[in-house]
Amino acid sequence: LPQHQVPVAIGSVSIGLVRHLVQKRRKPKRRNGQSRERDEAGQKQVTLEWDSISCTITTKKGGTKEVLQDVSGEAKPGRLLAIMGPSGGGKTSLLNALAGQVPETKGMQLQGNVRVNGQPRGRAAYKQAYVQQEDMFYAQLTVRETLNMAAALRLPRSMSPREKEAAAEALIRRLGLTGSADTPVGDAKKRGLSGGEKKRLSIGCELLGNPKLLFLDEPTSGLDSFAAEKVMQTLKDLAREGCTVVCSIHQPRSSIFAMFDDLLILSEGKLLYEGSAEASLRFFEAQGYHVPEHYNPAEFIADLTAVDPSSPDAEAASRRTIEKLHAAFASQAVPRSMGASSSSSSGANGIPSTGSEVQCSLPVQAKLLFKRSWRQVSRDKATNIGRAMSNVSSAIIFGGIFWRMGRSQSSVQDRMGLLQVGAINAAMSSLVKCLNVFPKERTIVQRERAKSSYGVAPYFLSKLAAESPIGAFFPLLFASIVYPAAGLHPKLSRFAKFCGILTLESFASTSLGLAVGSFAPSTDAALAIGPGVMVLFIVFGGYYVNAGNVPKALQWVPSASLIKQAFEGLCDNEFPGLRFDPLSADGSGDIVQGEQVLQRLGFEDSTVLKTVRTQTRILLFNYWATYCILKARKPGFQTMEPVIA
Ligand SMILES: Nc1ncnc2c1ncn2[C@@H]1O[C@H](COP(=O)(O)OP(=O)(O)OP(=O)(O)O)[C@@H](O)[C@H]1O
Repeated sequence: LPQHQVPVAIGSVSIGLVRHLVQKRRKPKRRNGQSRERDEAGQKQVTLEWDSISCTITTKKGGTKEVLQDVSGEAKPGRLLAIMGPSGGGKTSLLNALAGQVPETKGMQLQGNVRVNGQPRGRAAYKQAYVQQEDMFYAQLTVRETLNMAAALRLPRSMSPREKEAAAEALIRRLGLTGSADTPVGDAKKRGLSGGEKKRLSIGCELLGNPKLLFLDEPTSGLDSFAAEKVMQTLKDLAREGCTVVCSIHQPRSSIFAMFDDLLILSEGKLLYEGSAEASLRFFEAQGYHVPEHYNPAEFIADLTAVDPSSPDAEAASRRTIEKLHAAFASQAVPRSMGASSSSSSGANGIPSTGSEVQCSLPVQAKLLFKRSWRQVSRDKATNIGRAMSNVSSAIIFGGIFWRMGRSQSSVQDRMGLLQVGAINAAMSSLVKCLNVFPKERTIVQRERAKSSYGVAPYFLSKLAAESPIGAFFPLLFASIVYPAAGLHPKLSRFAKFCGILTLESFASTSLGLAVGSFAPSTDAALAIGPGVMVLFIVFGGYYVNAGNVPKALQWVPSASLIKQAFEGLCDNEFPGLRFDPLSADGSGDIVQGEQVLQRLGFEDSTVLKTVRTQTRILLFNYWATYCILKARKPGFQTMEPVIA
């Protein structure tokens, strides 16, 4: 070394030595598989161990499918464990089993032993979080608003609002989201965050509360290689900070593979390898499978462990390879049996007891959820402009067709036709809008409820309160164009009632959309069921089938038909007091008085008030059904039966 650099070199060596000693002191002291180490914030770290995990599903035809077969392993603090294997190998099933979040499935048997820091999972006090594969957010909220909302709802009551906001801000910085903190999340209609940013936001939402055990299902799926690497770097950093990170991953690029500390390989539910990622290639080499030079080891493993369906011979050969690797690993692995008594999950379905209480009072939940719903509906310009344009164009078309109807005999039929299509238009536009949006929102709500962020009642009431003003605007817009254009009853009070009936019908139709959307398994299913029900309501809407001719067995349909109630109310509002021009001088056989129209339709005993009451009952019934379905649909998890050693 040149003489002037000697002091610098001595300085560097001494700093390195000090660092080395400090790191040595920080190394975990482990006793009987238990980690007693705490991270820099003094929080207890988590060692997760599992053995004999099996999952079998009995099919409807009586056959069985082994999703997981006797899988054992360990995830350690400060290390990133990747669960790899071919598609259908059982990665997500194992991750769910370790997180205690295997969805309840009929005919499924789930067995195994899971311990946290040497304690049965249900008894250990620790915090875990699970980042699902699909990122789901309110599209109109920004990154900052999303994290603030999650912090306000989920962080403990003991923290002040300012502390919660500070926690959200710290996460924004830590996840490298500062540049996009005020960008809305976005959706298919309006672009917002990139895929990688969305994934980091998902991770951020789960990191609130500082979990020490983090599960992630395919965190890089759908991301380009740069975004995937950034996400994995975030996970690696979390692991370095003392978190135990477990993620499933399909086929990572080599730079991501190099980030893994530990690896667990599954194929066909069988364990092919579990241990250090570095040693995995030596294991395959020992079995006679060498990674070619300059080849991505992850791709090599994926090809080696997949069943090749291209031909019967190829399939048989690949299955033999899987069996060979499974047997080879089983023969060299140290048995990891913890015994049933120690592993039985005493918590509900084995899910950790921490974080299972709603943290905010009911009024605070309602206030926060109202704010969120209001932001979502009021900022959704694409949907609102679309709805406004559709209502204006329908009103212009109907206004043009039924332009200034006058009082001729033919105008009687025209009036009935306009009132019927007006009722159908208001109902259909509200229903379709709701069916398009609600099933997705329901999935977000179910996820948040699984984390006990809030109750159904505050969510549902604040949603209704936030959406009502905007929901009322569209039928009013339609009514205020079509009413004067068509020349309906020329009294202001009748116009006001016309607007009221259409608005109430629009709300009733939205409530039907909520009820259908709350039980339909997907948006597509909801869009198939909802309009089908509406067609039935249109047929019995009072115009096509006379109220007096409905068969007895089907008399409940007109009572439930929101179209019929709206049409009847609109007729009760329009016809009384109107006089029509007779064709002949004596007027015989003609409809001269509006009341005669009501008689012909079978509405002679009806009043606007009566139809409003029935419509309100339909609305309340649908709200009640939605509430009950949402409440009943809290996701249930499969119980893991302990395995006796
Ligand atoms: N509830 C269930 N009912 C029926 N079969 C199931 C169920 N859960 C999992 N399986 C089956 O178990 C196997 C493993 O599924 P799993 O989702 O765990 O695989 P994976 O490795 O995560 O696949 P991918 O990489 O494609 O997501 C698959 O064949 C799947 O069809």
